[in-house]
Amino acid sequence: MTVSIKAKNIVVEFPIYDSSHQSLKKNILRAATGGMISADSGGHVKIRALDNVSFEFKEGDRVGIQGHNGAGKSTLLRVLSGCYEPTEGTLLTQGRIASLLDISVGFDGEWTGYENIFLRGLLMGLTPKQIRAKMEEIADFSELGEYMNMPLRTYSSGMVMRLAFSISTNVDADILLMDEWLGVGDASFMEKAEKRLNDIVNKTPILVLASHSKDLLQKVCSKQFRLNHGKLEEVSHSQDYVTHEAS
Ligand SMILES: Nc1ncnc2c1ncn2[C@@H]1O[C@H](COP(=O)(O)OP(=O)(O)OP(=O)(O)O)[C@@H](O)[C@H]1O
Repeated sequence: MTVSIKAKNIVVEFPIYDSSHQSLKKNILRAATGGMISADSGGHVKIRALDNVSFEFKEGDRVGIQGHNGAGKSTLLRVLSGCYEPTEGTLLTQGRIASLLDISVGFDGEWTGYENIFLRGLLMGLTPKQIRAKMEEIADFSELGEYMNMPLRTYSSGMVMRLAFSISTNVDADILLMDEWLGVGDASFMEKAEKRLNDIVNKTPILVLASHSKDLLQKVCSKQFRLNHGKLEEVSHSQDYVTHEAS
């Protein structure tokens, strides 16, 4: 199987039900940040977060996405992860997707660390047998020891992050989606987390990483794109990173 992502004319719009603005009637408004805000003749407001986005990513691509606040980076990654459906356009992905977005969302505070590994594993599409096979390795990596048998509500936020990171980075995926480079845990955990991230980034056929850091994108990515009010454009290698303010 060839790993790939093909997107054609993708649009994502969010209808805003609790806002109507007379001055917006039939107008499209481009705010300094964020996607385009528009209103139909009835004054119903919507935000266009992605505006006719097309691209093709293939095996070996290390894709960096830059863009101002509200440019559509997280929306794009959520569409790729299957979390959002495009309002228009087509998206074809081939390969197993792992997303390191919102990694601590979806845990249950009443459940133990082990039970949460199970829950998260199922959500990530693993079978119970596959989860059991990975259980001890995940627990060991988190270094949570006896806490693995305690309910998650007894954990500090750093401990929850350790567990979330240990689970999310323990899947073999073909496509890895990341919203910023993850920094988790205290100094000693951070060091091994960084090493693990580097390992998966190197071995995953397609990486899509959104970041505000020019240095990080230059270091990690082979191609760069910029989102500007929901529109995607490729940044050529010779082009310098241009911030929204400067563009
Ligand atoms: N659930 C939602 N409901 C309504 N509007 C949304 C929603 N999620 C995102 N938006 C809007 O879509 C646009 C793109 O947001 P998105 O979070 O994708 O931007 P971003 O590039 O990731 O921004 P940042 O760098 O600030 O994290 C923004 O205008 C935002 O207001």
